[in-house]
Amino acid sequence: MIVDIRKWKHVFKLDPDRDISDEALDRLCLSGTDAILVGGSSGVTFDNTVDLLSRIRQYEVPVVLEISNQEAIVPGFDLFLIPVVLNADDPKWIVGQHHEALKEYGALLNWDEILAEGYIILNKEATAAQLTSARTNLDAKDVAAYARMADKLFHMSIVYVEYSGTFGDMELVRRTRQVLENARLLYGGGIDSLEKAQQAAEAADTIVVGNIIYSDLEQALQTVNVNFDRNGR
Ligand SMILES: CC(C)=CCC/C(C)=C/CC/C(C)=C/CC/C(C)=C/CC/C(C)=C/CC/C(C)=C/CC/C(C)=C/COP(=O)(O)OP(=O)(O)O
Ligand SMILES: O=P(O)(O)OC[C@@H](O)CO
Ligand SMILES: [Mg+2]
Repeated sequence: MIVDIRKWKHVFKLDPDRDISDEALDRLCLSGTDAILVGGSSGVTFDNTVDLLSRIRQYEVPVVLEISNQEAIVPGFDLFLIPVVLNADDPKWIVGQHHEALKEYGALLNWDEILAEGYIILNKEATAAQLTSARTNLDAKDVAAYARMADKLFHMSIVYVEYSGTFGDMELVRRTRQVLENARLLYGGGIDSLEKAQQAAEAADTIVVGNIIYSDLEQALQTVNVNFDRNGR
């Protein structure tokens, strides 16, 4: 399946390390979301990723792996997203893990199904921020510079403003999107209602809904009803 991320407005992110019932998965996969992203920053293994992939594969919705560790690289997804944490203090999360993975898989890859994501992690409490020692104390100018780096210098397809676990500063997200010419701006973090989904949709190109799936499925499903016509892109 060819996945066109430029059409994505809403995606759900499912964590292989967390339990989800068949009924909940059915409702998420049939919700009208543009894709299911599979990923998490801890506890993701080959086995729990294969298990989740095979369950989602019963549906037509595109299913995309966001690779977070080398042990959990599973073939068979429609697309692979490779996070590059631009504001990581530890180079392991900018190029180190990637270098190791490419030593192993480099000659085998179909590059048409792989996209880099320039991550900017802004919630210092998030597992991903702690794992990568992200420098989260950034102002809008700092974030815009990372966004331009991803878009214009490295030609990455995605800039991902990540506030995982908390709802972020939508003015900063809006200003970040304004500096992008080609990359798509994904926003994720703390979207737990249709109202917050709407605010995020007015600032970003694509919104990512994660944790609320596991605590309040009805609210999570409501976020699919977001109206994107108002963001003018
Ligand atoms: C088998 C085959 C040939 C298939 C193709 C495989 C393929 C595409 C290989 C590519 C090679 C390559 C370059 C791989 C990269 C390898 C790698 C491990 C890169 C490091 C990625 C990285 C920087 C991870 C850091 C953590 C991170 C940013 C994760 C992203 C996801 C995320 C933030 C989830 C949120 O997590 P969550 O747990 O929900 O957070 P909270 O607890 O705060 O809610
Ligand atoms: O889990 P939440 O806070 O919804 O964030 C979504 C996603 O950006 C996590 O990587
Ligand atoms: Mg999560």
